[in-house]
Amino acid sequence: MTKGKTTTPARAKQRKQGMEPTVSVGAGGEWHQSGGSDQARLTTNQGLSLSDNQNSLRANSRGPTLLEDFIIREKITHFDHERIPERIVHARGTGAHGYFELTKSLGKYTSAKVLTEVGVQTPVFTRISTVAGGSGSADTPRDVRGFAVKFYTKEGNWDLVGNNVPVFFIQDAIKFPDLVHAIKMEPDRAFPQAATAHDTFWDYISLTPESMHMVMWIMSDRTLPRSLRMIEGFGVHSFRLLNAAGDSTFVKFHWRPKLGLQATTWNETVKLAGADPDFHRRDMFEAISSGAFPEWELAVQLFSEEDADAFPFDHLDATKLIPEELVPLQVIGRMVLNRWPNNFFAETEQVAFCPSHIVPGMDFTNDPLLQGRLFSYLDTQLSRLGSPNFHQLPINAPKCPFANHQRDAHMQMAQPTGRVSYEPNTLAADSPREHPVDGFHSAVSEETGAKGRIRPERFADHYSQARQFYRSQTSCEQTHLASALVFELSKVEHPHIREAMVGHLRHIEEDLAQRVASGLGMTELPPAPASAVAVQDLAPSPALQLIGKMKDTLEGRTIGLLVADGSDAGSIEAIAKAVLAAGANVKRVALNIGDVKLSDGSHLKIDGQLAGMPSVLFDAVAVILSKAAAVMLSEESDAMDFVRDAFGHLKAIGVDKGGEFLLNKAGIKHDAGVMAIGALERFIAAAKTRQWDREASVRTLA
Ligand code: HEM
Repeated sequence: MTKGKTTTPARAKQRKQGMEPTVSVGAGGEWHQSGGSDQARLTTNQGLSLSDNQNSLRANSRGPTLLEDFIIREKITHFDHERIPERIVHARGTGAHGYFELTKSLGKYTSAKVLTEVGVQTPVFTRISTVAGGSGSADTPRDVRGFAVKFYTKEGNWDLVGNNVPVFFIQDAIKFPDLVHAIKMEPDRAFPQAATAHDTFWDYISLTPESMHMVMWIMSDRTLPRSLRMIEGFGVHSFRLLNAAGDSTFVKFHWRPKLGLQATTWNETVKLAGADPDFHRRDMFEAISSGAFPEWELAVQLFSEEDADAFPFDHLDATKLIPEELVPLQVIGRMVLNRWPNNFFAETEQVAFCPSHIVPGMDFTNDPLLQGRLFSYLDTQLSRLGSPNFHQLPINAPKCPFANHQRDAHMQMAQPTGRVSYEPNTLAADSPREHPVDGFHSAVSEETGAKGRIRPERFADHYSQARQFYRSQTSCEQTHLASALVFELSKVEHPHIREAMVGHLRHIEEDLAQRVASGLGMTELPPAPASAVAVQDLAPSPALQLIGKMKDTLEGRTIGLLVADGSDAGSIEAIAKAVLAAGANVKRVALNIGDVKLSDGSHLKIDGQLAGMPSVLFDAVAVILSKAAAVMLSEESDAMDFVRDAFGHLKAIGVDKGGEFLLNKAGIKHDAGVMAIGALERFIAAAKTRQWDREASVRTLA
């Protein structure tokens, strides 16, 4: 029996080529698809053509399945082993291919070709991740974002394995397993998933004063990104650049997004996790698929040993940053992500980044966190990917020639020939050899002093840069930070942990401590712990703000239009045209999916149903409704949520008369961010940013 023909392009092509599968019905009513003689065959892994992929081999039609059935055993065995261990941290990630193009040579400082050959495009694979959650967790928890870039250079792979925050929680890698155990879900109850708002995290942090600078960053809106295309990336540690003469210069790497920074509000983030758990991954997929390629500038901070000695902190301490005002950034290139992976598992899941992957002309520093990382990644990848040959996977293999005498082991894909698998040798003329001049060299350095488990005294200042960060924020950002701390600590069950944290905040800013304490219902401020050194008043650094780095653009943003039968066709067309011209996308939302019939009788295709496409998915909204539709929607709680959330999340709202009726029904008062849709220019300008002035009218601030 042949079933009905459908008209998808793939089916039409198959039909044209005479390859449309025949569908037949088996004895038990099950459907079988079988191909003609030209059709690719379904086989076992040994190439055996299958006659039936729907029934296992049974002793009789209702009898037991036979052990003899090697076909079901092969298929299910493979399936049983499909999952590999997920990354212990950064399990949830989104990756894409692209290129890095150097625009300014660092030839004075390094011999690395990737940093000296201006105009050359080096292929890259970039993976952006959350840290705490499992691979199936939502994209939008409050969390640091990993920002890992693999450059496939002519001289070997260079991995810049950074985060979207320029500092880290701890100064020494020996603390990392404890930190991660404290962040992850608690071991006796297996929750909370992907969240720092719980006792074990804050217990550990309250006992780790060196984390206080990082605490300021993670409690800021930097950890609530609107899009992965709108975050910065930082290499965090100082690395070294080495020129041909062997001279060494310190370097810090920064990625800066072309679209500027943008964040969501906390309440929006909470709702986004339900509305679209894949919000960031989908955004990246859609941007790349539509040709709006995500782009970042690569910038460096360069400084000498003498410069470093004069800094009021130690640059080997990963809890410190070098303010841009102290060492300005130099832009040296750009990265464009222009190709989505062919297969998520093969590429995004199996990619293995490692901070120890550097190329000639670069070297590490003695940062004790970096030194530990140099060991950890290869070690974990041996267990995650199951064999020391994972460098042969296409996503991990260098794109330049590579050869050595390492042999065999699980999943060896290469077939080296000949007798010689050692070096030096006289028996193989074409054997790979050392290259003393342009091969990899470490920086020459002398190490003196007493061996021991000793933290440098210069690492002892744990609060000054935290204070500098807090004081550098706009008052609105300071408020968000204080509210985040109140939220997080309110989830902590043990009062002594809350008190310990507020005690630390007193060293950062008394006012912050006071705001958080009253938000937590404390009647008096707990004592501050002893600080190892006096806290300094460092000059504020406006570059640390997120708001200061937002761009006045609608590029990469999405505007939602709430419409219904009878909506004004002219208004919808005008707004869609203006929004598209400004570089944003438009999505049309109505009560039901399908079409709506507009005022002029034309039909408008709808992108999403109201219940499945709430306003949290948009950067600004317009509500264009006939009076009758507005009356009908004012009875719909999803429509009320649509406008109330857009208002509460500080978004620009454009309305016609029907839209205004709906807003009134929702109890929304007009402010500068709510305007008649006729004022298109004003709407477009307002849609580029959040309506910060509205915030005090919509929530009680910490
Ligand atoms: C500056 C501090 C750090 C940064 C910026 C950082 C960044 C990252 C990033 C971006 C990833 C995800 C890579 C990917 O997308 O596959 C990652 C994974 C990982 N990190 Fe870190 N990390 C830091 C500190 C550490 C430390 C101190 C350790 C251990 C001593 C560590 C161990 C790991 C491990 C085991 C993974 C999983 C790797 C894998 O399975 O492929 N990290 N880190």
